Amino acid sequence: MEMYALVTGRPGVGKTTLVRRVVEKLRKEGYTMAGFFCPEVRQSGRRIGFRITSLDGSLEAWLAKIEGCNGPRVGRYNTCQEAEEVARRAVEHIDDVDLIVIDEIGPMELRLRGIREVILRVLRSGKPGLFVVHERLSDREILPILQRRGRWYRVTVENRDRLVDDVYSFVKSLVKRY
Ligand SMILES: Nc1ncnc2c1ncn2[C@@H]1O[C@H](COP(=O)(O)OP(=O)(O)OP(=O)(O)O)[C@@H](O)[C@H]1O
Repeated sequence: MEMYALVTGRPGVGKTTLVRRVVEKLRKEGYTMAGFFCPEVRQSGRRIGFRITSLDGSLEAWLAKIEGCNGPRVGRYNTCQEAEEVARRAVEHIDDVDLIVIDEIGPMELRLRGIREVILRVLRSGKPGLFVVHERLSDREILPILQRRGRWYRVTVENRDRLVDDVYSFVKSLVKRY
C-alpha cells in the first residue's frame, strides 16, 4: 500500500523548493506536519556544510561541515552529532500530526546513527510521509521500504512547477487514507 511521496532528482534541480511549496499549501489548509529540512550553507559562494532545521524552524543545528565537527565523514564533510537531537525532537510528536516531511533521506543523514534511527521510527509509525530521497541512496534496509511503499516523483527543470500540484494531491489522498 502506498504511503509515501518520494521526491528525487539531480542536485540543485528544485526538490527542496517543490517540497516547501507543497508544505505551504498544506499548512494553509490546516494540515499538521512534523519533520526536518537539511539546507546547504554557502560562504563566499563555496559550500561549507549543511544545517538541519525542524519543519517549523524552531530547532536547528549543524548536520555536516568541512571543518569543525567530528562525526563520521561523508565525502568532504564531517557529520555533526548535534544534528541527532534536532532530528529526534523534530518528530517527537509524530502521533499528533497528519504528515511527516523529511528533506532529505540521503547518505549524509543516514551516516548519523541517531538520524537513521529517527527515520526508521518514522517508517514504522504508520504515518504517511513526503520525503526527498537522494538519487543515489543505496541503504539496504531503508531503500526497500521506500520502494515498497512509495510513489516516486523525479523532478526535472521542465516538470518542477507542474509537479507541485501532483505531489500535493497525492499527499492529500494519503493523509485522508491514514
Ligand atoms: N520551480 C522553480 N522555478 C524557479 N527556480 C527554482 C525552482 N525550483 C528551484 N529553483 C531554484 O533552483 C535552485 C535550487 O533549488 P532547490 O534547493 O530547491 O534544489 P534541490 O534539488 O533541493 O537542491 P539540492 O540537490 O542541493 O538539495 C534554487 O536557487 C531555487 O531558487
